[in-house]
Amino acid sequence: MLPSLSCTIFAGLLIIFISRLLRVRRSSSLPLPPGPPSLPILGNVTVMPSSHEWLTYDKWAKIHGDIIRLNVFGQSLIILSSLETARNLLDRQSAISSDRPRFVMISDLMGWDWAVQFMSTGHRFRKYRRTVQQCLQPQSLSAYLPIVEKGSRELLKSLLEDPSNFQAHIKHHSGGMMMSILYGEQEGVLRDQYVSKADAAIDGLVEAGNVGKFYVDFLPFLRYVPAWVPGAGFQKQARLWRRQAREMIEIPFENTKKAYENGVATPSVTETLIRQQLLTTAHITDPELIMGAAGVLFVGGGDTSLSALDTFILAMVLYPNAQKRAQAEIDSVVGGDRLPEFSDRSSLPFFECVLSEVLRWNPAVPLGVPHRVSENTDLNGYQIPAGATVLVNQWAILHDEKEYPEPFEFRPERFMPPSDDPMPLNPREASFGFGRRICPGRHFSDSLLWMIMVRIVAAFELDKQRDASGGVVEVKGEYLSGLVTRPAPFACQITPRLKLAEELESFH
Ligand code: HEM
Repeated sequence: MLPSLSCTIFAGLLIIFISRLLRVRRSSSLPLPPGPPSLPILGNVTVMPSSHEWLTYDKWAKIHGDIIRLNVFGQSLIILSSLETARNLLDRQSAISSDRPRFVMISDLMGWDWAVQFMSTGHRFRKYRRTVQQCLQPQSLSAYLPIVEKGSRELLKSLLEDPSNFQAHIKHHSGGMMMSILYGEQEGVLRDQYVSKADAAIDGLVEAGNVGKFYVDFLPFLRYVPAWVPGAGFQKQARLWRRQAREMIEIPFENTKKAYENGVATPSVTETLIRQQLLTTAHITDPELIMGAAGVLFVGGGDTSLSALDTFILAMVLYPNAQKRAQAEIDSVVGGDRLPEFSDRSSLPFFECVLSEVLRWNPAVPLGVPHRVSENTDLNGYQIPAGATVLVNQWAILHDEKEYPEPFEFRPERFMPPSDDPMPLNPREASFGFGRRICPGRHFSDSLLWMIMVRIVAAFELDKQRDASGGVVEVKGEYLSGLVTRPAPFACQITPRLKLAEELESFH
């Protein structure tokens, strides 16, 4: 790092360290949670994992317990690794544990302050969260299901025509479905343009979301350092990402607004919100709220759904017996010559277990989204200081061998235990977060994922790829690191199951 920025950082660190030390000492007689040994001023910064953090946090939890504290430049980072501690703090004390830490890079510098995921609690948060929830309530969801139904067919058609690029097709079509739900039916070119703008913005978000990547998140005063100061390249980067994020939410909003004014808008989230705002006045009163709500739904739902869908394909390839059993169930109920419909869902209990196991085996958001505690509080005999950031190691909860024997194996039948055995924890209890910030898209996601997954496995055989000499291309099952994780690219052979292929051929 260059000298001028280093001096600023050092001076700032010292002030923060001393003030935090005084504050923590004064706050409670209970001990702080245990954790790995830490250095003065830097705390645990030097041992913080730079990728796949949930694995390291799980190892530390096995040594220090299910509540651990890390010291990051004097700031408390609390990791909860059991459902009980997560519920005790984030559900039962939700009034003081539902805030978000300040995402300086993302919200202040990159301008994502319209995104409810990153908003601090308060009046604005409640207004945005209410709007987002309204878009995802059961009455609204029924309007989206036909889009999911049609989009899943389009995806199957692409898989039939070009199976080797399956990950790209899943990304393209799940993004396209979300765009149609948010902005209405679009011409293919326009929809692709929206998706690629969103991809650019989300790439920036994912990079900035890497905890530890930008010091400005721990040392907020750095946001005042001008871009020309040596070492302050993050300012220039933030400006580029800010422009991309604005394009992602503004362009489709403006087009939908124009379509609405011309009387040609098709039903969508944005069209509904515009209509609601125009009920009482002649002008759209709060365009930022509409843009923010639609943007947040794309960002919240896009990568997470993609992750679960890729995990599903990976599981089907690595566990052919689970795949065969799912296909046998679908064939016996649906008949093998049409695609499953939502109305078949209650007759496919094994497939329900497949979906649950996908959510458990490799959860899309392994560490949840960080919460912030706004007041000093106690948790199971430990002091949790005001201002602490809290992460729930959802991955660890979903890999607890007491609850899920052989947790690394994909075993859907664990959710169909013999009648006198207890049912293991439903993974939905741990994978969608907690308290007032619990994922508002969880019910929609359940329908979306079910429809796409059940149709893929009904229509195709998913196997390991064979190379030119007939040898099997092994699949390692590795995962990429990030706030939202997903399988690293892998090869898969996708071949149509006979009768359904004919139905897909005739779909336009
Ligand atoms: C496999 C699918 C999904 C998973 C695993 C997932 C998981 C999560 C998690 C862990 C959180 C953070 C909760 C917390 O802070 O405690 C969250 C928040 C959120 N999710 Fe989801 N999600 C999924 C799908 C969706 C979908 C489809 C949508 C919308 C269409 C959505 C919209 C949101 C929003 C808006 C938030 C922010 C809530 C807030 O900060 O108040 N999610 N999700």
